[in-house]
Order: sequence, then C-alpha cells, then structure tokens
Amino acid sequence: MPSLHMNAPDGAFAETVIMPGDPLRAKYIAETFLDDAKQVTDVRNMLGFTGSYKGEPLSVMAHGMGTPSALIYCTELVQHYGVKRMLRVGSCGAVHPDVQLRDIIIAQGASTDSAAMKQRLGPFDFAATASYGLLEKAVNSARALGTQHRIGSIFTSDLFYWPEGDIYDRLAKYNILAIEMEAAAVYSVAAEFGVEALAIATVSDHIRTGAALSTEERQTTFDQMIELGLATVSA
Ligand SMILES: O=P(O)(O)O[C@H]1O[C@H](CO)[C@@H](O)[C@H]1O
Ligand SMILES: O=c1cc[nH]c(=O)[nH]1
Repeated sequence: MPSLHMNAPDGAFAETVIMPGDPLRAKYIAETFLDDAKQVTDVRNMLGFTGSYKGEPLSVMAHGMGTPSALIYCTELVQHYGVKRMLRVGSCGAVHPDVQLRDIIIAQGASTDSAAMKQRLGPFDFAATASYGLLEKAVNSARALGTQHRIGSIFTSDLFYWPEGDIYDRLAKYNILAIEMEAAAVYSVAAEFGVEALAIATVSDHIRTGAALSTEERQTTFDQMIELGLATVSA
C-alpha cells in the first residue's frame, strides 16, 4: 500500500535508506553505486530506489529541500515502510573560518531555527543529535578511506537566503561549522520513532568568502561523501 507521499508498495524500502535532498542525486546514487536498483516511488518526482550494496538491501530516497519536506518523507519511511536507519548525504555552506571547501562534515548535532522543531518538546528545545552508532561508524569509515572530514555541529535553517549576514558570525562563535536545511529534521524523526539517523554533508560553498566548488569538483567530492555514506551503513 502506498503512503500519502510515496507510491511504493509495502516492503519496497530496505531498512537502511540513504537520503539526499535532490531527487536526481538519489537517481545518480542508485544507478552508480547500487546493484539491481529499481525505482520504487516517483510521486511529485521525489524519486526513491531500492537495490543492494555489497549483497545487502539498500534504498535511496530523496527528501527534498527544507524541514517540512524532510519531515514528511522521513516520517512516512519510518512509520509506513518500517525504515530503521536514515543517512542524509547533503551539501552545506561553511560558516566557520576553519572549514574548507570540499570538507565532508559528519554532523554530530544540528541546531536549528525551524519552527517545526519548536513543536516537539513544548516549551523546551529539542537537541537534535546523530545516533552514536552511525556517527562512530562514519568516523571510522572516513579514517579507513582516508576521506578528509570534520566532526562537529551544523545549523539546519529554514532559510537559504538570509536577509541579514550577522547570523553567520554568531553561528561560528558557537563553533557551528556549516549551514544546511534538513539534518535536525531527520534527527528529530529518528528520535521520535526510536530509529537511527546521521547526516553527512559536503561543503559546496563558503558563505563567508563566497568560494564555491565548480561543477566538476562537486561531482568528485559528492562521490567521496556518498562512498563514505555507503561505507558507514555497510560497516
Ligand atoms: O544538497 P542537499 O542535500 O539538497 O542539501 C542542501 O542543498 C539544498 C539547498 O540548496 C538544501 O536541501 C540544503 O540542505
Ligand atoms: O543549505 C545550504 C546548502 C549549501 N550551501 C548553503 O549555503 N546552504
């Protein structure tokens, strides 16, 4: 039976799902890295695929841009399809001076400005953190692969275009490395339903300096991040 936003039948998703924001990145990951990948959902062109990796079932499902979209797909994957592990593979913009273009950030925690997140614990703030088991596997895999990485906290924003620039100084002061738009949402769904989640993200641009990866550099570094994600979930 399909869910509200996915037309995959019951059992169509593996217990582990790799999740980029972009549906075409989901297609690319499935076609490039999975064996026998089949498309399982295409509602709104938000594509999902299931195949295998190193002999184990693995799915790839896009979650779109922003917290509301990610909350919908993550919630339905877990509640409707019984998914147990979600690993976001995204892009992010660096705000911390120590972070370099191409760095892969393993997101230990994600602060957020999202109003949706404020509805979780009533008057309290929910601390969106990665599942330690996945975090440890990602760090060990990055070391084994020799992948340049940073472990730290990021910021999940509802805004891509900020009207005021001073927010970046404040984030860097709190040792936040980079901004993206979904990690806290993915972590919060995992916490709500008792499953595992991790987000890793490639620094595609440096918000402070304006430096950005070329199209070719994006491809190479995204491949490194995807390989790290696959190593993490298959460790
Ligand atoms: O590259 P993805 O995974 O989409 O992630 C980042 O890119 C999008 C903004 O351009 C947002 O979804 C942000 O989180
Ligand atoms: O959300 C994002 C993703 C990449 N770069 C940014 O500046 N923001």
